[in-house]
Amino acid sequence: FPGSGYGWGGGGYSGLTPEFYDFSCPRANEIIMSVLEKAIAEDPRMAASLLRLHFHDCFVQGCDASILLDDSATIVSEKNSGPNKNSIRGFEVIDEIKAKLEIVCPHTVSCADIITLAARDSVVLSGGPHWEVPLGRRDSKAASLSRSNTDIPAPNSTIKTLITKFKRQSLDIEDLVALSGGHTIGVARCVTFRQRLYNQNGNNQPDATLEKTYYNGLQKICPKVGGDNNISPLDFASPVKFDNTYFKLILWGKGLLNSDEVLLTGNIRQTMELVKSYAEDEALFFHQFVKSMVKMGNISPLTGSKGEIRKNCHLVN
Ligand code: HEM
Ligand SMILES: [Ca+2]
Ligand SMILES: [Ca+2]
Repeated sequence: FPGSGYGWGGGGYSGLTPEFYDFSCPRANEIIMSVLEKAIAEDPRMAASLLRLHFHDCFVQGCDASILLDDSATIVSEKNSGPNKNSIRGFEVIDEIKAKLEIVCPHTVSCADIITLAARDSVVLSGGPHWEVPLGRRDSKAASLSRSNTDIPAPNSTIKTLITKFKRQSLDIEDLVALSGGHTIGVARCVTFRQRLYNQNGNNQPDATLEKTYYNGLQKICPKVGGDNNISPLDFASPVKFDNTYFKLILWGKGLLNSDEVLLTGNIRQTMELVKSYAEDEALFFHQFVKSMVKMGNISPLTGSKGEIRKNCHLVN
C-alpha cells in the first residue's frame, strides 16, 4: 500500500491515500502552494487562519468542508457558530485555490482536500514540519451549526473538557497537547481571554497562573470593558514562526488562553509532562504534531460515492 503508515486514522483504515490526485490532478500541490506563498507573504497571519479552518472543519462532521457552506434554503451555515463568528478566516484563499484548480482539472479536487492541504502547506511555509497528506476526502452536502457550537472546545475549557471533546473525535491526550501547539502561530481576540484577566474563578481576581509582567501587558490590550476585538498573539515570542516556543511560554505562565495554560496546570500528569517534553525538544513536538495532524485530518472522511466534489466550495452542487 503506497504511503503506508499514513492512511490510518485513529479508528483504523481511513480509505485516503497521498497519491489520490497523482493522475487526475498532478499539479494540485504546486498550484495550492503557489497561491499560499502569495497569500501568506501578503498576510503572514493567513497561515494560522488556514490551520484553524482545518481544525474547525474536522471537529464538525469530520473533514468534509462543511465549514465552507454558506446559509441557503437547505443549509444553516457553521460560519455563524460561537467559535467561528467574527473569527474564522481564509475563505477567499480557499476560493482562489478552488478557482485555479477548476481550470486545470475541473470537478476533481474536493474542497475538503483543499482545506487539508492548505493547512499542511501553511505549517510548512511558517517553518514547521512537512508531511504527506492522505487525500480523497469528498465534500458534504450538509453542515451543522449546532455541532459547531458544541463540539469545538471553548477557550475557557477545563482540562477535563478538552480531553473529553478530543476523545469524542477519537483524539487522545497526546493529540490534544501536540495539536494545541498549533497556537505557536496566530492571534486571539480579547473576548477569548478576558475572563482570565479580571474574573477567572468568579471572585474578581486574575488567573493566578498568569505571569505578572505578561498579565500587565495583556490588560493594556484587553480592558475590563470594551476592546472585544483587540488581538494578542497566542505565542508572542514568535507569532508567525511554527516552532515549539508556545510550550516554553506555557512553562513561564505566558500561555494566552486558559485552554493553553491548563495543559500544564490542570492537574493531569500526562499533559503536564508532554508540555515539558515539547518545550525541551522541538523535534519531538514536530514528530507528534505530524502524527496528530494526519489523525485529525482522517476524522470521518466521505469517500467512495458518499458526498460530492463541489464545484463551488460555498454551495452544494
Ligand atoms: C485545544 C482546544 C482549542 C481551543 C480551546 C482553541 C481556541 C482558540 C481560540 C479562542 C482562538 C482565537 C479565536 C479568536 O479570537 O477569534 C484560537 C486561535 C487559533 N487556533 Fe485554536 N483552539 C484549540 C485548538 C486548536 C487546534 C487543534 C489548532 C490546530 C491544530 C488550533 C489552531 C489555532 C490557530 C492557528 C489560531 C490562530 C488563528 C488566526 O490567527 O487566525 N487551535 N484557538
Ligand atoms: Ca466538517
Ligand atoms: Ca511560534
